[in-house]
Order: sequence, then structure tokens, then C-alpha cells
Amino acid sequence: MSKKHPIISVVGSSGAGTSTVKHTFDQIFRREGVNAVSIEGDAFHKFNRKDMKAELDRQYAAGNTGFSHFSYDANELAELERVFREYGDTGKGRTRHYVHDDEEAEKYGVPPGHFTEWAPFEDGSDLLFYEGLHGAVVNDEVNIAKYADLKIGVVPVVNLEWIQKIHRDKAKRGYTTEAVTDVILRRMHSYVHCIIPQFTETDINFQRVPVVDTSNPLVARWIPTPDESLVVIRFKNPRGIDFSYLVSMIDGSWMSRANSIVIPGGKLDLAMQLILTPMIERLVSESKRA
Ligand SMILES: Nc1ncnc2c1ncn2[C@@H]1O[C@H](COP(=O)(O)OP(=O)(O)OP(=O)(O)O)[C@@H](O)[C@H]1O
Ligand SMILES: O=C(CO)[C@H](O)[C@H](O)COP(=O)(O)O
Repeated sequence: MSKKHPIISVVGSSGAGTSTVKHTFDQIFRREGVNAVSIEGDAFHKFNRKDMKAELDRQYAAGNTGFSHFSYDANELAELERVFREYGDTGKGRTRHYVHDDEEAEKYGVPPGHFTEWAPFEDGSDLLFYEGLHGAVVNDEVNIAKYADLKIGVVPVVNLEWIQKIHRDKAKRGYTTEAVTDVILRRMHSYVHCIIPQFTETDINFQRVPVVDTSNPLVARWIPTPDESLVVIRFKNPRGIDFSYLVSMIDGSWMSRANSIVIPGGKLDLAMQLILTPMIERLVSESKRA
């Protein structure tokens, strides 16, 4: 935690929707005049695509079939922790990009499957915004969660997460359904051991739940739309959350538990703005006073 240089960490599995949620944060930052530095979790992979394939072959040959991009040791988590700590202390840090597809290759000038060079953050930012796989990891080696001032989990129910991943990876990254299914299977061990535990560290979880049949996610022809879903929003510490205000502002919402509210999927953007804007304002105003 850093009062002077706050950090927001949005955590989700591959295809969960963290990049989509970033758009909502960007809107809030723009509207509130907050100058945020953004970093992506995939920048902290340990291997480029070719080296990852070789490492996977090596790990499998050694009997470690649980190894995947979700695994702690496939990522530079000590570096991510160091970047969070350095930003919290000084407002400085560095990042790079992992290029997934031709569109990003065009943008960053590096072929798909490679990293750009590390580059320092611009000076004078108000906060650091992270979105990715490991922004709330706590294990024997690192404690990334403790450096983040606001931790958000983006966690669709798993069938929906798979549908979102399959559609995105096919449409944008050139993979087949079979290839993505294989990746989902290979990542299951590390999904359970490295991704899921973070959602007990997060302050707020947004869980999208489809209300259409997703019983065979591998053949779903499209991603359930916002109107075909509900979102469960769960607050780790509900003290200070004005639930009656939220329920009155968000048409069709209700409380399902003392710390949880359910909203129609189409109201996700509104709910995020209502919930997150005052939290972001508070982080920034406290940082200016610190
Ligand atoms: N609330 C939502 N409603 C409808 N579709 C969504 C929603 N959130 C995400 N999606 C869709 O799911 C797919 C995956 O979302 P996104 O790219 O944001 O995932 P991600 O978590 O950033 O994945 P990765 O970390 O692998 O890049 C996209 O096609 C996106 O449009
Ligand atoms: O989104 C991901 C993890 O968050 C990707 O699966 C990972 O970055 C590997 O990417 P690619 O298959 O394009 O090499």
C-alpha cells in the first residue's frame, strides 16, 4: 500500500475481461483528470512465444505437466513485485509489452510472440494501473497483493470465461477452437493453484453470470451479451459501501448477501463508475495530501 503513489490492480484469467474493464477505468481517469500509468500482466511473462514452447516441452519431459503461462515460474513475479514496490515508494518504474497479434505488432513495431524493450514510466503520474494474471499473488516468494491499494477481481463463471477466451483467441489471435481447448486444459492445474487464490485477496470481485445456456462452452456460437447476463459484485469489506444508494441507482439490482449486490449485465459500466469513481478520487486526493 502506498498513500503517495497508489496502485490499482485488476486481476483476471486469460479471457476474463480485464482489458475490457480497463476501458471503464480509462473513462473514469479521463473524466476525473487522473494521469494513470498502465501496465499489462503479460509484459511480465518470463518467455517469448518460441522460448515458452521450448520450456513447455522441457517441463513436460521432466514430468511437470502443470506448467503453463498461469504458473508462477513462467512469469517474472519478483520483477512485478519490485515494480509495484518501486512505484509505491517513488512514483517510478518500468514496463514493456508482450505482442500477441498483428495489430499489436503494428502498434509496437515488434513481431507477434515477442516483447518490446523495457521502458521507464513517464514522470508525474497520479497512480499505477495494472491489469492481468498475477496482480494479487501471495506465495512463498512474493507478496504482490500487499503493494496494491485497490484490488479488483474480474471473474466470469468458468464456462463464460472459456467462451470469451475461445472467441477472442480465434477472432484476434488466429487460434483454432481445438488449440484454445488444449491450452485451457493444460492450464487447469495452475489456474487452480496460481489464479484462483488471488480472488480472496481482491477488494471487489465482479463475476459475470450468463442467463442463457452455456452448458457446452466449446461450441457456443457467440459470447453471451451483457443483456444475457447478470453480474455479482462482492465486496471483501462492505463497511462504508452505500448499498441502498447503489440499489436505488442501478435499475433491476438487488442485494444477494450482506456484502454482495447483483446487477443486470448491461449496467456493469454504470455500476463500475458509481462504485469506483469515489474510490479512485479518494486514492488520488489522499496521495496529493501525503
Ligand atoms: N462484460 C462483457 N460483456 C460481453 N463481452 C465481454 C465482457 N467482458 C469481456 N467480454 C469479451 O470477452 C473477450 C475477452 O475479453 P478481454 O480481451 O477483455 O479479456 P482479458 O481478460 O483481457 O484477456 P487476456 O488477459 O488474455 O488478454 C473479448 O471478446 C471481450 O469482448
Ligand atoms: O493472454 C494470455 C495470458 O494472459 C496469453 O495466453 C499469453 O500471453 C500467451 O500468448 P500467445 O498465445 O499469444 O503467445
